[in-house]
Amino acid sequence: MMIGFLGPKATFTDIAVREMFSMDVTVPYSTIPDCFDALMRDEIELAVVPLENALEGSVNITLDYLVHEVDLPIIGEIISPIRQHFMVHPENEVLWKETSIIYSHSHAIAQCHKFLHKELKGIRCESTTSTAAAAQYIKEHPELKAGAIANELAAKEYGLSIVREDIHDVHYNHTRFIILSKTRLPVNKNQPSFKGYKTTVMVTLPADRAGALHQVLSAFAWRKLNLSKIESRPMKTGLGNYFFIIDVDMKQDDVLIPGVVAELEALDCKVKILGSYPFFQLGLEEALTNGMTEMANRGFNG
Ligand SMILES: O=C(O)C(=O)Cc1ccccc1
Repeated sequence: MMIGFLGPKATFTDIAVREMFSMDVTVPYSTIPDCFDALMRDEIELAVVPLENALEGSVNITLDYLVHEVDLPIIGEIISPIRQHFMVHPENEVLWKETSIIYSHSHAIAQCHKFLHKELKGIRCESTTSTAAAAQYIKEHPELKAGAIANELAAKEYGLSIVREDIHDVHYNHTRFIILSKTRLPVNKNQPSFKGYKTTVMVTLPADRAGALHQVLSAFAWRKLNLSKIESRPMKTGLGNYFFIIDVDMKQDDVLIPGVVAELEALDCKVKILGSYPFFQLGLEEALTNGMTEMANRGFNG
């Protein structure tokens, strides 16, 4: 199976893919839209992209592509722990405190705000398309007094020296990655990383209706459906026009979710199910002890 991911090699997305699908061929793409486009063109069968970080919130480009640009279902979710490290070219290791520019993905920069504020105060930060893209750039530019925020695999892959470990602000730093595909895959529910199912629903409210959001939420509430996320995003049709993305803690069924959809449509809401899918929680320890191959055998591939 060909799996596209936000690259280059050694992004956090790459790590999530390796842990979940080590038996497959993986293809790095430079940007999140490139991953979506490759899947639309059938260049790959699955695409894995970051959707949400526990410290920084949603990756807006992923949400916006999902909603406005493509019609691709979410078929799975991987939740992965995130450890950020500060790294420089080995030639700059001794004088790393003289770093004059820092590169990384915008989410990674934000996740390390306290470290940057304390140890590299006032140094310019530049966003890159991924953390590994930043590490690759540092490798290619030893002449710059530059550093990258990225993971340990990226330091190894691009031959950089980690000068500060675990620089993320809060210990509980996890990211949700979504798996998109035109076809569904079999799920092995016995594997330890399988944690359950979710259904993601997009709801657009009717214009200017007092209490509409309250009515939407009560359609879920009186059916006792647990919501794990609700977020609003601009419709891009004018100021003040928003849609909602709602994650329901259950698999799509024949009764409750169709009931919610019918009730919301009767309220003049537009409703679209973006996916009903299994989710998997990976742990670094688990990946290291079991090795990548075993993880994959117990995962989608099993
Ligand atoms: O840039 C990466 O390595 C990614 O995979 C995206 C990302 C960025 C920051 C935290 C988690 C994932």
